[in-house]
Amino acid sequence: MLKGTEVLTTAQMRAIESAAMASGQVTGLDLMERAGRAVADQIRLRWPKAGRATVLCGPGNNGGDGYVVARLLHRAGWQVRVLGMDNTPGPDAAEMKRQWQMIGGIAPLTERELRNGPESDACVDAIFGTGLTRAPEGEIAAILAHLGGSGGRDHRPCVVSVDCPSGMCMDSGAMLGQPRTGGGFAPHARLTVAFDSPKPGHLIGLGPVLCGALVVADIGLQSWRERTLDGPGQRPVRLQAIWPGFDIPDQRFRSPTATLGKHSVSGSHKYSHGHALVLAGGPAKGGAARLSARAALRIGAGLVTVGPSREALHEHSGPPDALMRLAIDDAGGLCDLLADKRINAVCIGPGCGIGRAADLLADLLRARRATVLDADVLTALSRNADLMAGLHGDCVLTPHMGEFARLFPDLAERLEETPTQGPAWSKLDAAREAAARCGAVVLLKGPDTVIAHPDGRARIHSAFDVPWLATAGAGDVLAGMITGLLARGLTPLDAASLGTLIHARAARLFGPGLIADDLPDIVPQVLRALQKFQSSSSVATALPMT
Ligand SMILES: NC(=O)C1=CN([C@@H]2O[C@H](COP(=O)(O)OP(=O)(O)OC[C@H]3O[C@@H](n4cnc5c(N)ncnc54)[C@H](OP(=O)(O)O)[C@@H]3O)[C@@H](O)[C@H]2O)[C@H](O)CC1
Ligand SMILES: [K+]
Repeated sequence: MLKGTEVLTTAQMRAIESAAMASGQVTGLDLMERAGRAVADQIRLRWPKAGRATVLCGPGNNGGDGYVVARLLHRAGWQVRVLGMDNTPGPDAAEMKRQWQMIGGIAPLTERELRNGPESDACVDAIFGTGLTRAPEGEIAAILAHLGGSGGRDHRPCVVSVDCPSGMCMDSGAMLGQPRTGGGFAPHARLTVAFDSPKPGHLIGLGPVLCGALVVADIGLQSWRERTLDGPGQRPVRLQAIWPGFDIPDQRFRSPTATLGKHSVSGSHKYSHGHALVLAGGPAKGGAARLSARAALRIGAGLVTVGPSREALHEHSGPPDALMRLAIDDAGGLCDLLADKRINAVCIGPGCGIGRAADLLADLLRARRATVLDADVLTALSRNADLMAGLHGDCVLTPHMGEFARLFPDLAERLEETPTQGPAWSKLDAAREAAARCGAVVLLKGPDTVIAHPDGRARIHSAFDVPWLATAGAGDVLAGMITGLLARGLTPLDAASLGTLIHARAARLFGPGLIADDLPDIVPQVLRALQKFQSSSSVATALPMT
C-alpha cells in the first residue's frame, strides 16, 4: 500500500522518548548512541573517503548526539574538531561528552573559533534540536549566522544538521527571531538527519529549504509510538505527510489509488464514477473553468458538465468533446440542474466571476453536494458572513495565502508575526483553526501545502522542487482534480490530499516551461505510476476494487 508518513510534534516526540526510557527497556544513552550513529552513517555514506569534520555541540541532548557523531567519525578515520559549551549538560549528554574528551579536546563554541579554524568537509550542527524554546542570541546567533553565510556565500560550510538546522522551530519551520519569509542568515543544511518521524517544521515554512535532503532515521522508538500515542492502528493519524507515497485508510476506499483504475465490481459505467459540474462565468472568462473541467475528466469523473451563463455558452464549444455544456443563468437554473442527484460534485470559482459566484453559492451550499470553492467564490465568501455560515463538511476551500488572508484575516496576521518563542504559530495551526471555524476542509496552498479537516486531522504536502507550478491556471486545474476525485467518491480530505499529490507529480513530470493547459493531460501518466507503485509495494492484500 502506498504509505503516507506520520508527522509528530516535538511534544509527541518527547512523550515517546520519555515512555521508552521509563519502560527501562531502552536508555537515553541508547537513544543518543543510535541517533549519533545514524548521523555518522549518513555522513560516511556521502563522504566515503574519511575527511575533516567540525562538530558544533550545544548545551543539551542535541549536543550529546554531536559528541557521539564526533567519536564515531574519529573512529572511522576522520579528522574531527569539536566546539562545545562549558555547561553541565544532562547525564546522557555529559557521558557522551566525557567519552569524547577521552579522545579529543573541545574548543569554545564561538563564531571566531569556527571562522578561524581549519576548513572542513562537513560541519555538523548539533547545537539545538527539539529543545529550542527561544530565539538564539549572542555567540550562538553569530555562529548560526556564519553557518548561514554571513561571511559570504562562498564561506558557507557544508552543514549536516542533527535533527534540524539549529534555530529552527521544529513545530512550525520558522527560524525563531527571524521573519517567516526568510532573508535572515540561517544554516542551510546539505543534509538533515531527523529521528523516528518528520516534524512539521521539516515540511512547512522555511524547513524544507533549510533542511536540504531530509533523512528520517529509525532509532527504535516505533513500538513506543504505538503504545504512547496508542498507535496508528487504533486512532486516525492526526498529521500525515503526503510524501513520498500516499495512503488513506478510509472506510470506503482502503487505498484511493485502487479506485482510480475504474475497476468496478458493479460494472464500470460512467455514472459509477460520478458526475462533476463546473460552474463557469460570463463571456470571455471561460478558460479557467475549462481547465478545471478537463482536469476533472482526466482524473476519472464519469461525466463532467461545464455550466457557463447562456451568453457565454458558445465559447465552450471546443474540445474535449467528452465535456458536456449546459447554460446556467441563475440560481434557479442551478437548482433545476441539481435536482439530478447524480451530480455529486461541484466546482465553483475558477472564472466564475465574483458576483455570479455570490448569486449561485447559497443555493449550491443548500444542495449539500461535495463542493470545491476556489478563486472568485473565495472572494465572494470573504465579503458575506451568511455564505460563510452555509459551508458544510463536504466542502473543500482551496485558498492561496492572499485569499486565506481575506477569509481569515486574524489567522493570516499571526502568520506575519516574527516568531520569538517556540513552538511558534504555524501554517498548520492556521489551516486547522480555519477548518474548525468554517466546518469545511481547508487546503492552504503553497510550495508547502497544508490540508486541514475540521476535526483536526491534517496533511502536509511539500513541493519546493516544482517552482514552475506557480503558473496561471494551475489552481484551476487543482480545483478540477479535487472535484473529479470527489465525484469518484473520495472524502473531502482524501480528495484534496490525492489531488495535491497528483497535481505536483504532473508538474514534476512535465518540468520547466509548464503551462496549466499541459497539466490535465499528464494525469494519466501519473495515475499509471501511482498504480504501478501501489501494486509493486502493496502487500498481497486483495483491495476491494470499487
Ligand atoms: N527524538 C529522539 O528520540 C531523540 C532526541 N535526542 C536529541 O535530543 C534533542 C533534544 O534535546 P534537548 O536537551 O531537549 O534540547 P536541545 O538539545 O535541542 O536544546 C538544549 C537546551 O538549550 C536551551 N535553549 C533553548 N533555546 C535556547 C536558546 N535560544 N539559546 C540558548 N539555549 C537555549 C534549552 O534549555 P533552557 O533551559 O535554556 O531552555 C534546551 O534544553 C533532540 O533534538 C535530539 O537531537 C536524543 O539524544 C536521541 C533521541
Ligand atoms: K541541530
